[in-house]
Amino acid sequence: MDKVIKLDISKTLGFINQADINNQAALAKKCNEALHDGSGKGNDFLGWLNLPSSITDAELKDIEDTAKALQAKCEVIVLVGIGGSYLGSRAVIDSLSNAFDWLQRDRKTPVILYAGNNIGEDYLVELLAYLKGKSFGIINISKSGTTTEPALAFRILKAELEKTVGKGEAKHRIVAITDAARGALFTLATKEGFKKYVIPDNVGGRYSVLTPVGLLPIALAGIDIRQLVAGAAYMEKETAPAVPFGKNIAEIYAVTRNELYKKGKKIEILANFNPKLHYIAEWWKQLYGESEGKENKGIFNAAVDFTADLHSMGQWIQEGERSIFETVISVAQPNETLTVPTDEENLDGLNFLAGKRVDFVNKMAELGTQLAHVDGGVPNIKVEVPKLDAYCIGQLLYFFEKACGISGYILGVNPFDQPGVEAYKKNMFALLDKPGFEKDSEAIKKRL
Ligand SMILES: O=P(O)(O)OC[C@H]1O[C@](O)(CO)[C@@H](O)[C@@H]1O
Repeated sequence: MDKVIKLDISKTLGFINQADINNQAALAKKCNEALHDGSGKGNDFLGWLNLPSSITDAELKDIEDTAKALQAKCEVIVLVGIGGSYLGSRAVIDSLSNAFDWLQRDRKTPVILYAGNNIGEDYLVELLAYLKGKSFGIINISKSGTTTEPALAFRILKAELEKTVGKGEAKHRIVAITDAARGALFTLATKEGFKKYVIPDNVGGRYSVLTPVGLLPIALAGIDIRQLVAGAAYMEKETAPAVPFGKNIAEIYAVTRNELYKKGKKIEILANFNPKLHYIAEWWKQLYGESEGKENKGIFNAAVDFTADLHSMGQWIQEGERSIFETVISVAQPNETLTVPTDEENLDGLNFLAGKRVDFVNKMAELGTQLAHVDGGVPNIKVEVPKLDAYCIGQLLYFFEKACGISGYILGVNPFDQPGVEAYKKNMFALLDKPGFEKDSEAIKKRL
C-alpha cells in the first residue's frame, strides 16, 4: 500500500472554482517561502518547521530511555498539561492505541491519565481516589510553567505522590517538560532534581507535538516515535516551498479553505468516521483556532465524530445555515478485520450485509454522507490517511501544521501568537485576588 496521505478537494468545486484556487497559487507559495525564510509575522516561532528532519538519534534515544524507566516504575502516569501541552500526545496516543486501552490487563505500558486540562474539583478528587494504592508517576508539561490549570493539578498530584512514596522516590517519578531556562516549573524542577526536557523557545505549544512534549508521552504509551517522526519528515519534504503548488497538499488545503472562507463558508467542521480520531480533531481545533482566530477574522473550527454525530449534528449540517464546509479525515484501511455474521431469523433485516466487512458499511456511510452534504450545500475536502499507524499519523500532524502556517499568512494574521487567551486569565486572576492584580480586582468587582 502506498503509505501517503492524499488530499481531495474535488467536492469543493462548484462552490469555488479551480481557477480561483490556481489564482492563489503564487500567494500560497510566497506564504510557504515566508515560513522558510523567516520573513513573515511571528518569525521567532518557526522552530517546528524543521523538527522532523533535525531531531537526532541521541534525542530520540534519551526520550525512549526515560519512557522505559517510567514504564518499569509506574502502572499509571498522569500527564499534566493543557492545550498544546497535552492535546498532541493525546491525539496520537488515542489514535494508535486499543480503543479500550485502560481496561487491558497484563500491560507492558502504564495507563495514561490526564489532568491539568480543567479545574474540576470532582475530577481531581476522583483521580486521587483512583491513584490510591497504585504506583504512579507524573509528566508535567507547561511551556510557561505558570498556566493555572496544570500548576494547580501538579501541586496536588505532587503532594500526593510525595506523601505516598516519599520525596526521594517521587523525584524519580516526575518529569518536567518546560522552558530551557525560565519559569516556575523550570525553577522547581531544577531545585528538586526532576528529569527535565526542554520546549524550544521557538516552538509554540500548539506546534510542539514533535518535541518531547508529545514524544515522551507517546513513547511511554508504547508507540514507535521514530516512525512518527519519519512520517512527519516525509511530509516536511512533500510540503516544502520547492514542491510545485499542484503537488503541495499543504498549500492546496490552505488555499482551498481560504477561498471557501471568502465565499462565506466561515465554519470548518473536521469530521472523522473512526472514534480513535476524536482527539486529533481536538488538537486540530486548537492549532487552527488559536492560530487564525484574531483581528476579528478567521474560520471557526468545529469537529464531529461520525457516524455518531450524524444522529445529532447531522440535521444542522444537512439543512442549517449554509456557512459551513467539511474536512473529512478518511482512514482507507482499518487495522483489523470483522465481517457481518448471518442471522437465521434476520429480524433486523441485515442479512443483505452478511459476509461484508464492517468497514465496507462505514465507507458507504462516509460516501453517502459526503454526497448528501455536498447536495445540501456543504463543500467537502477529503484528507485520506492510508491507515492508523505512527508513520501516517506523523504525516498528518505535519501536514496540518504546515498548512496552518501557510493559511494564517494567506489570511494576513500572525499564526504563532494567541493574545486573546489572556483576557479570561486576567479576569480570573482579578477575581481570585491574585497579588499584582489589585487594580483589576477592584474594577472587575464593581461589575458584579
Ligand atoms: O504550556 P503552557 O505554557 O502551560 O500553555 C498551555 C496552553 O496555554 C496557552 O498558552 C493559552 O493560554 C496555549 O497556547 C498553550 O498551548
